[in-house]
Amino acid sequence: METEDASQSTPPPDPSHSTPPSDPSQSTPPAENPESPPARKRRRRRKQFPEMVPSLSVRSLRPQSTSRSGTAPLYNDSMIDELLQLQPRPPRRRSNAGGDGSLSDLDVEALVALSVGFASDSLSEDEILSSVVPTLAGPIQSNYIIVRNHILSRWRSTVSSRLSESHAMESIRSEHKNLVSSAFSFLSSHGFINFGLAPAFRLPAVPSPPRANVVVIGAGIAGLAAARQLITFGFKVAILEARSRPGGRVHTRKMCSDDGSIVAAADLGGSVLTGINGNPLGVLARQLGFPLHKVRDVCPLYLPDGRPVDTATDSRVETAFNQLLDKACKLRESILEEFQSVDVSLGTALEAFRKAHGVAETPEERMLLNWHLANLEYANAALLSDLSMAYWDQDDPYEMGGDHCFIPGGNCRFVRALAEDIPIFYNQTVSRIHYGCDGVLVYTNDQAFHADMALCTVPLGVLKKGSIVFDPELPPPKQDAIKRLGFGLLNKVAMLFPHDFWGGGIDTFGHLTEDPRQRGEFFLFYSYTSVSGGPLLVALVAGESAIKFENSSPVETVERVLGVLRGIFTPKGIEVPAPIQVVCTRWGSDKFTYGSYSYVAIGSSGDDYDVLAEPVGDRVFFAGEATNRKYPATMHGALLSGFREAANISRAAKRSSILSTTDRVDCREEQLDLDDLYQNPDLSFGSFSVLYDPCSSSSDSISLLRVGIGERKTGSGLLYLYALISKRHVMELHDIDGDARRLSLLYRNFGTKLVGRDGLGSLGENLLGRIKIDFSVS
Ligand SMILES: Cc1cc2nc3c(=O)[nH]c(=O)nc-3n(C[C@H](O)[C@H](O)[C@H](O)COP(=O)(O)OP(=O)(O)OC[C@H]3O[C@@H](n4cnc5c(N)ncnc54)[C@H](O)[C@@H]3O)c2cc1C
Repeated sequence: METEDASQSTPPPDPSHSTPPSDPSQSTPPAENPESPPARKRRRRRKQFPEMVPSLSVRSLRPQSTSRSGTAPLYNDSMIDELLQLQPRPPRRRSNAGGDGSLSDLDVEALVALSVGFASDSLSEDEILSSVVPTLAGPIQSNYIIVRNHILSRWRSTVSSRLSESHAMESIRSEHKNLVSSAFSFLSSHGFINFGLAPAFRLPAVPSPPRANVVVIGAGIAGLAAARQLITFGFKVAILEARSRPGGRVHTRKMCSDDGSIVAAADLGGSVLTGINGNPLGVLARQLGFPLHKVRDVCPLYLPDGRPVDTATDSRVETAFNQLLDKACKLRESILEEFQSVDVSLGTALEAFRKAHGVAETPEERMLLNWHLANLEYANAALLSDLSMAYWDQDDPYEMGGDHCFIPGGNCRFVRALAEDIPIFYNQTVSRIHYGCDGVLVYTNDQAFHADMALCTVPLGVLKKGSIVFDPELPPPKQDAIKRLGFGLLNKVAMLFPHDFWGGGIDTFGHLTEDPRQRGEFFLFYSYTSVSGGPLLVALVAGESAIKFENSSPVETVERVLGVLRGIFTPKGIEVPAPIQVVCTRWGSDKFTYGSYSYVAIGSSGDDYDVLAEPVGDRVFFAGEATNRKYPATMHGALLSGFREAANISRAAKRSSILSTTDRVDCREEQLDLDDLYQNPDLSFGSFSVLYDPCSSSSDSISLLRVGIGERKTGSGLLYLYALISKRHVMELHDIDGDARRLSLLYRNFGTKLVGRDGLGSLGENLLGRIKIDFSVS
């Protein structure tokens, strides 16, 4: 068994892994409890939209669905976006109302717009910034909204084809031509239409010269989405990625038996498409022809002794849990009204109400309540004691409607498709971003990259840790937001078994524990049998348990999780085999994320997401899930943030007329003379001058030494010779007197020979490149 992105591993698995795989069609029937409890996996407490929300666009929680059938439903095109089913095809003249009470075309199109995050009666902030209408409010704005909704719906009905402006015009009266142009341009540039991975959206060749050069830091979903859009817009782009793979927190791991007969794809990070209506990942799935598997509602819960939870108790406690959340919600409304900015933890509020109302007093009820609390900690990747009561669910109004779905084969399928044809430099850990009016210099472990702009998509955990130095420092409000916003933890244990002993008819089952401090440990199991290609179970570890899990031994973990599974299945006469392969995640110790996803911590609010998203000086831009106020902590939120920043970069490039300053996003193109560089050396003594490596302050870093050999000796002006030596050696040379003694130390003690300009080799040329860029930017 293995830990992901960590070095621990354990002895080979049990010999029982040679058991042949079971035929899924003959697998053990669904674990008992025929009267499965109602849908319970509330991702978060959900507020209603203030206006016109059809029930079909309101969604529940992370692992939720509406299907109660025992068979695995696969999505097809017609099921993907239920709203669109209501829309008559082909598009025809706008009708204002269905006389029979049915929805009119306009209503349906408004709902489609709502499902992708537009308000029904006002412009979005980005639309206002883009000046889509000459005057705000009034009839022009209303007409614009109708036109925008129509274009959006039209493209959403045929997402694999490119919609042209003239096609968009077809069903709009010609007097609104300007509005069509405006809406079409806004929707295209902001990634609402004509985006994705269908052949029609293949990447174009970058024009020469490009509009500008952009270095994107991080090849997660946000970075990949932004890079694709930017290339489409005519920018030259390079992605610098610290890992040796793309995808970041979306990571599908292939698990298999030694003989390769049992194989499964395990999503160790982002897994569920949470709400498919309006979801841009649903659009990509449609374009790529990926089927979607709807996560089924059936989720039996088991007591520690393996008995199923009594259905009546189950629904009673679930109702009580929701009432506690309602009370916390009312309390915060009155607190916010009165004091504006007072905040406490959601955990404190819930516990106070629980005590006051005598909720969950029997041991079984208490365990059930703790299970719901663990589920809430999972959804937020946070301890309830850290979550802001005031704003923890600030994103609820924007939740994507529709079912929650898996992609059979795992989300790496999206990553692979998104990364295709994008220039990505792997194993490039960015340590410093230097920016100024001439552009940006992005330093990695061994190179420096010069570009017009940089887009930073690293996780909030990396920003919190200060792994990247910004030079000059980020503005104080941004630094404060980085500190305030929470970045929490969720871990997983992925287990490949010889066969599916839990039954293929369910996607989830839960386990209750007596110890409240362990409530998050293996509280929920996801069965991936129907989508991963093999008998795969993934156990979730949330809350306090997720933190402890970072340091627990994998062997012990496997024993504990098998103990839980045996507790559930052995009393039913079902033998739990030893797993073939186990992978444990350690997202908290992973130095390229330091956690799982963002949450609103006490004292923070939705505003902090916006502050994190703000660009700095039209040079450094920010994307990633933690910059998306409406859809944080999700894969689609990351994707949309990438689209958003591509649009912002494009707008900024236009605004400040930033033109491409270098033909390649690479330092080696700089055309500076060595004499220019040595006019201001970092150190000079006698005939020696030194230029340090601008990317490193270590005393072992290599410097470029130049020694001037006097006119007297050569008889024809100064001759310069060069050497690459460590900074430490530079200091030793500096500390002794006289050039002759220095040269002797150099040759005899350091064994360094002076060479001509052409003899510096690739190490020297790389160093020179970094120095030149630093020189040109500062
Ligand atoms: C365990 C877990 C479960 C989840 N479950 C779900 C789910 O079911 N549904 C859902 O929608 N979302 C889920 N998420 C959240 C979702 O995966 C993320 O929101 C999304 O993938 C974030 O994408 P991103 O591009 O913002 O960041 P990332 O994917 O983290 O990409 C950032 C990239 O930057 C790179 N990087 C970091 N530091 C540096 C550096 N110094 N230099 C260069 N590169 C660097 C990283 O290696 C990474 O590739 C889950 C996440 C986790 C961890």
